[in-house]
Amino acid sequence: MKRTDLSANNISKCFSEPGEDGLLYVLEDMDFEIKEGEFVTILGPSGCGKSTFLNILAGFETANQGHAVCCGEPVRGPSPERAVVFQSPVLFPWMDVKNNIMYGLKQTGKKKDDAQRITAEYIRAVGLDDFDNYYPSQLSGGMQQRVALARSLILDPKVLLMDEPFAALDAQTRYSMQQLLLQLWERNRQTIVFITHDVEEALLLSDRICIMGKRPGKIIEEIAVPFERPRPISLTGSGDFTQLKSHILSRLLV
Ligand SMILES: Nc1ncnc2c1ncn2[C@@H]1O[C@H](COP(=O)(O)OP(=O)(O)OP(=O)(O)O)[C@@H](O)[C@H]1O
Repeated sequence: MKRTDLSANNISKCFSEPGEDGLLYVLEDMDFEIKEGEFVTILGPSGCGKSTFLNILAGFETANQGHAVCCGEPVRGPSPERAVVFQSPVLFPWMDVKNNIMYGLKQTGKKKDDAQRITAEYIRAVGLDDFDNYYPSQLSGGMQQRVALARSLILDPKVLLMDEPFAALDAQTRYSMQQLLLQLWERNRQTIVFITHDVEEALLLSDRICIMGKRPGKIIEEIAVPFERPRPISLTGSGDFTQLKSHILSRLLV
C-alpha cells in the first residue's frame, strides 16, 4: 500500500491585517493528506488561503495551530525534498539555462562531469536543447517555466509543490507544459500538490481534487478524478467531463 508522503493536521493560520489591529483568519482546522506518487490539485476561491497552505507545506510559513508532516517528519522549514514551483519562474538572470538548471546540483557537491551529464538530460527532457546558453531574459515565459521545472526536478525531490505554475502562459504553451509535467511525473512519480484556478486543468492532470471553501479556508469536498490516463484534450468535450466540471464550478461559486 502507498504510504502518506505529506499531511497536514488541523492547520490554522492567521495574519495581522496590514494597517489594522485585527487578525485575518486565513486557514481554519485544515486537514490534508497525499500519498506517495499521487497528483492532487487544490482549487478554491481567490483569497481562501491556497498559497498560504502551500507555503506551510513548503516550510516557508508556520501555522498558528497544527502542523505539516512530510515522510514522517514534522515540517520545520524548507527542504530539498520539497521543491516549489511558482507562477513566476524564479531564475538567476545572470546565469544561462544550463547554469540555472545545474545550480542546485552543484550545491549538493556533485562532481562536475556528473552534474553536466545530468543537466544535459534535463535540458533535453524539457525540450531546451538548442537554448542551453540563453539567458532568462532571452526566453519566452513558457521556456522560463521549463527551466524552473527542470531546475526543481533535477534535485529529484520527493514532493513537488506547484502554485499556479502555468497561469501566466497562453493556452497553447499551457497545454504543452501540462503534457511535459505529466511526462516527467510518469517517469519519476513525484508526489505533486498543484494549485490552479482552472477546473479543466485540474481534471486533466490530477488523481484527486480538493476544493477549499471561502476564507478561512479548509477542504469542503474531495473528488477522485474518474478518468483513465492518458487523458486526451477531446475528453473535455465529453458529458462526464462537463458534468464534473460544472459540479466543481458550482462548489467554487457558493
Ligand atoms: N504575509 C501575509 N501577511 C498578511 N496577509 C497575508 C499574507 N499572506 C497572505 N495574506 C492574506 O491571506 C489571504 C489568503 O491569501 P492566499 O494568497 O493564501 O490566497 P489564495 O487562495 O492563494 O488566493 P489567490 O487564489 O487569489 O492566489 C489573503 O487575504 C491575503 O491577503
